[in-house]
Amino acid sequence: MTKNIHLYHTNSPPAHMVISTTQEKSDDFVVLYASQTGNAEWIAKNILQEAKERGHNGEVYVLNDFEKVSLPDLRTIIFVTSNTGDGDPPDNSSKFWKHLRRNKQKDLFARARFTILGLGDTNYSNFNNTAKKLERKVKELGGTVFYEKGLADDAQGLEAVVDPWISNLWPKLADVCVQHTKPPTTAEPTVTLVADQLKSLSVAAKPDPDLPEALAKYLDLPNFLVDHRSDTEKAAALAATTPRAAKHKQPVESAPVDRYSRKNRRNEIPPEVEKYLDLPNSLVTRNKDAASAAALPTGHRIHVDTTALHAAKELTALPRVPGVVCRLVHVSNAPAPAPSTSVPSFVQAPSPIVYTTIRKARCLTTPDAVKRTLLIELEVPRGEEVLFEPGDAFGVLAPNEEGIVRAVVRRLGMSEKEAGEFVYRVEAEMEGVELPSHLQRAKAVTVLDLLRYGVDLTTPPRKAMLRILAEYTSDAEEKKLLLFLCSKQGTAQFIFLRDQSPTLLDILTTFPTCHPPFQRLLDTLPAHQPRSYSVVNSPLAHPNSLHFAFNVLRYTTAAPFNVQRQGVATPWLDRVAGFPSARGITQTRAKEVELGAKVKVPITIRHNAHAFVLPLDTTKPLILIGPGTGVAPFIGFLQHREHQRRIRMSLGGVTAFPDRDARDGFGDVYLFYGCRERNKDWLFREEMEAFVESGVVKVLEVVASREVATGEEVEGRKKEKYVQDAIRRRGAEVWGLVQGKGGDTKGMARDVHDALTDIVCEHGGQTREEATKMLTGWMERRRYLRDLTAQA
Ligand SMILES: Cc1cc2nc3c(=O)[nH]c(=O)nc-3n(C[C@H](O)[C@H](O)[C@H](O)COP(=O)(O)O)c2cc1C
Repeated sequence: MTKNIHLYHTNSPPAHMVISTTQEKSDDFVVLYASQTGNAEWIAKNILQEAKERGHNGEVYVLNDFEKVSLPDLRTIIFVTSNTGDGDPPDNSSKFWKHLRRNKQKDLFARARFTILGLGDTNYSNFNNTAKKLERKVKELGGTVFYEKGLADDAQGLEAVVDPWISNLWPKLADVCVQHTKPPTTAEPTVTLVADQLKSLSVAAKPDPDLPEALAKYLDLPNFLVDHRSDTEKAAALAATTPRAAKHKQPVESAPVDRYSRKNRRNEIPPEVEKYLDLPNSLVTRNKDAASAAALPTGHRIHVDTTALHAAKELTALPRVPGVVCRLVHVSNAPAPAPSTSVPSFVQAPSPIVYTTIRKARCLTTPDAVKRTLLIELEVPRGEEVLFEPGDAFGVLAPNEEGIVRAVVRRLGMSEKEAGEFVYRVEAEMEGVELPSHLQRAKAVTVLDLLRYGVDLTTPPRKAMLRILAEYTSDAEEKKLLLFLCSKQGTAQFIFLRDQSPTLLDILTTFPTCHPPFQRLLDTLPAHQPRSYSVVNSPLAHPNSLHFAFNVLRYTTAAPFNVQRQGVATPWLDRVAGFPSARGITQTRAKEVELGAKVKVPITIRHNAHAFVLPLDTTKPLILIGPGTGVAPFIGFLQHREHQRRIRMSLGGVTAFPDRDARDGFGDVYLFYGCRERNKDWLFREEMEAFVESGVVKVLEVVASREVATGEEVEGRKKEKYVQDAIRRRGAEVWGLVQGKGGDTKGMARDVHDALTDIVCEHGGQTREEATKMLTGWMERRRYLRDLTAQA
């Protein structure tokens, strides 16, 4: 890295490069972003918005739109990029990276001063690789850093780095880029707290049968906000806080609630009246809509330790309230077409959406296994072609859970008609403001479809969302708590929130006087994402279908919260596959079920841009290591190899020794697989055993972590618990394969050599030593030739 910089500075720069090294300020700047799931896009657009408020002129572009600017003329650049795959750049920057690879202009960024904000995750080994690579590349091409890069970590919460990085960006940006208007002299956003208001946050210790035992101990602590209400009380509170549409509601400071005012009258039947429903003369009869509404989920109240709030005199470092971006324009009252199984047209996918049918489902685990793993076979309709190879993945476009969608609608005070029938257009509130890319095609949508397919309802909210919600919260204590969560003083509690995985509905349930307009939520809710799965099958084996395996994501959050949570796509797939209990399958490991399903599964193919593919050279040995569902793509690899062997054998050139020929043509395969208990969750057991039987896999190592107690020994040797233990044991072979010393051809050559030695001993009456010398002499005189090129 240093070498490259040095190079540029020691060479005599051409005239225009001299200009770039002066400290002359640029007139404007650009933000260039690359984002796979929307975080970087959102942050990039917010940086631009705030920079404009601070008097800078600028523009924002996705990196693939780099041609909209002239790269060599850029003077000040702020890059914001995330990662995907294994430290790879997001898809919407692939064109830009290709351009950089082909670029011959060594001084492409010679005029530019730049900085980078990288969004990564330390759970991945290549942490923030893209940002680091980008910095190296831009420096190599002459760019100068004006502000040290920031590397945010999703595992810790992006805000921990992003917020201070952005705060410190402003003076640095002002050094290199002109502020055309004087920014309003805003002090750091601060809220001064009035001490005695805090008292009402304490909770009375009231026994609650629904309260998880682990939480009970917190009841007596004055500063721990615990929801101790029963379900009925929660439902009553929720019903009481579900007014009609809160659209266009202005921020409110504090509004006393008059329960008897016309405004606050409810259509819903309160839970306490439930028992009188349909009784003669009871005045209340069951209404279908009300009954279905009562069944909707109510959300979980989040828990916040308010000790730091009590201790604080003021709340500092609050994020600024994000600017208004989206506007919902009512297009028509005509009922939208009846809901279909198609994904609404505003949803953008990386490749055309194909509607597949579920042909078969199989449960790969036993009912008592820790995880439930399903294998689903999707059939691609006739006439549609899906080209894929082992290692590719595809995205499933599953909707958000309908119950949550409808509960959010109800909580926002919208009627079923408003949400499900009226058609809206999403447009930018102001000229010059760009809609988030996932909403740009929302020209004729219903609110229900936006909630089903447009926005993410399950990811814990960003600080900016809490900040916006605070603006629409009437109760002073609730508002203060929301502000606390996005302040410096509330940092620990904001991080603590992530352990509870709260959804939007949970937040709205926790803050009953918060009534944001729907379009304001659109400003900050992240995009709803297709969920990606690796293809399990080889197209050679099953050309018109896509098989994939997944764990059905249902879990309980960490103690003391113990809240049941579930994923989006896997429970949906589980439900639409309808497997297996409804079919009365009782085998320990469920068999395949032919479904011939009516339900369509919308998918979008994601070709593997990151080279996780089988090597073209089939003689290359493979070491495949895949615990749990991580083994799924390898099943496709092995199916592929199996079919390649069959093809090879059925072609000419395979003579009387097909097995030997197959061995010659294909490198050794070592498969290391880890599960918990072999008889419960050894996924693809039949397939793996068949691969060994047919010779596709030379060595199969299965290690079961729960069958071994830590430190347990067999014959003085520690029993293996994880795949790495087995890999270590086979270290010499693995090393041999990596060094190119292994492989069937070498094995075969050695076997032949040994056989020849045996013949020389037996029939020539020589000792082994003499036989070996003789063979070496034959080789030197080229009487004995070996073609071992396949070993490479
Ligand atoms: C499939 C996937 C792969 C990822 N790979 C990496 C990685 O290799 N290195 C890293 O630092 N972060 C990785 N991340 C983390 C993302 O960079 C991080 O979550 C970021 O906030 C996403 O921002 P975006 O929404 O703008 O794409 C990965 C995330 C996903 C979902």
